[in-house]
Amino acid sequence: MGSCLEREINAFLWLSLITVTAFLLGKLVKVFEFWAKARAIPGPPCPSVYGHCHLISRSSLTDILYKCHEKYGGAVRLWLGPNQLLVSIKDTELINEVLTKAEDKLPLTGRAFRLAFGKSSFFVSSFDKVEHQRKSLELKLGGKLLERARLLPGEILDCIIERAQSTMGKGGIDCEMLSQHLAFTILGATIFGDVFLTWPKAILYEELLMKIAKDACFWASYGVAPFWKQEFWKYQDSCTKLKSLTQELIKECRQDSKSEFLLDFDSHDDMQCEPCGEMISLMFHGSLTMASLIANILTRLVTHLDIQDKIHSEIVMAQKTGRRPDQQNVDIMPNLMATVYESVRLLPAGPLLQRCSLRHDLKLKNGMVIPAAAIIVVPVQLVQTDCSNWGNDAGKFNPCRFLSRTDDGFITNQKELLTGGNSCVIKEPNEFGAFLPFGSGARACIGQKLSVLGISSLFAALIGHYEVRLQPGSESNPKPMMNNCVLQLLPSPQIVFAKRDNGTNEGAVSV
Ligand code: HEM
Repeated sequence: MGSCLEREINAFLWLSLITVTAFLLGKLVKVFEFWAKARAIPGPPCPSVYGHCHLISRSSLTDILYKCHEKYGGAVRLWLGPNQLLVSIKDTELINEVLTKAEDKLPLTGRAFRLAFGKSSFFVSSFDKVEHQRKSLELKLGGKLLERARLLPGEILDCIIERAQSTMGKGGIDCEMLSQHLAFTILGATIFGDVFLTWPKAILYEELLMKIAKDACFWASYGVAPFWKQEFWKYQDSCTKLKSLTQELIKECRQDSKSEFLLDFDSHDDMQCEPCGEMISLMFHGSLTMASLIANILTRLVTHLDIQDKIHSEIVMAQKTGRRPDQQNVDIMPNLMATVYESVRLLPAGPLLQRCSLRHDLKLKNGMVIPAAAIIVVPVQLVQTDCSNWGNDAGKFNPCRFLSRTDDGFITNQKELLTGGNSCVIKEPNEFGAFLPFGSGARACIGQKLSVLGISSLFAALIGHYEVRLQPGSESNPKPMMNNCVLQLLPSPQIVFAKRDNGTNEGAVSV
């Protein structure tokens, strides 16, 4: 009886051992397969079991990628660990193909949004889960919302100016702070309607959003939420406060029934999720990226006064010839639009676009295979300042590259007709293969049109009313740096506004 039991235990132990060994062997085979596929991609040899992680911790990833691309060409691999591979693509033809075929995002981004704001379907990793929501959001952000983006800036300017006046002293205004208020207010009013402009808790909302932006990526980088850390609970507390403020705001909007975006959300049968997480996610991503671009444009305009003057003349002309006096006619302001595109070319919101293919290997036309689950990045900051894509002045601020001239004065299209004889027309920026500030392909930004139109209209109103100058003594040669999850030009310059009065100035007045 005893030996029978012994035999059964032995058999069980053997079976368990065989199962575990088979499982581990399976894993090992997969790692070898992964290595074999990755070997065909050019890149530096792996220095240790930790790959190039030590390099990345010492210098910026963009600098490392720059050197690797110089040496190994348009597609480069870097090992981050035994089964963690990063593939960087800098060749514009390959970028196009990769961004179309690699439909998933890295799980980290989705985790950061979920941890902070709860369930949101717009920034999840898997394309299958986001595809449907992308289409319906695209529809919502088009149409009436775009019209609203054109109409808002006049009201918003007054609102921000009042706020800046009450909080600032006599010195200049901090460009970063002002851009943040502007972005936050434009987007808030576009999404939530006019209720947002008079909402007394808007300042608190903005403060909380910025507080969360400072820490979001850090806390999401933990595989398991670090519930043993006190700071983590403080972060969670801010997130909970933001959620309840958003719910309060949504309730007010529903009572007011004037937010078309929200009403549209409510009426959609297929949107069964509570809009709170979705709204905060959009506010978070949209206001941080828009703030970065507004600050970037302001900084360029105060350091390139000739371009500011050109834009002002264009605005004055558009006021005379524009078809809609109630709107900023940005369609007939090619210099302004070119300035927006050139600013976002030189300083995109993030240094890298990131993708992955969670389930399948990615087979490219040139025969290269990127194994499933590899981290794929496009170093957008490098691509957008590369001389081979943009010419020898790639690093210089030159909005003219987005303009085309018709020297013979022949009117070539409707836009030129609208400029009333101005021989400049704006080129379609997305036709430049190396223009990627809003990404491209399967997961491209859905808010591109809305933000370009909203920001251009804002600057049409701003430059129409004010001359913007650097505060004397604030000349500090700012450099691109990561701040609050986005790239910004830091240190942020101090600026002053001089009110224009029918083309003349009344002297520098800080708003
Ligand atoms: C200047 C402003 C903005 C910039 C520079 C920007 C940039 C980007 C970039 C680079 C991506 C990733 C694209 C890719 O991987 O190919 C993205 C994704 C996204 N953007 Fe924006 N964005 C801006 C404003 C907005 C606004 C205002 C909204 C909406 C209100 C918005 C909604 C989204 C959404 C929903 C995604 C995720 C798409 C997906 O994962 O499928 N963006 N944005």
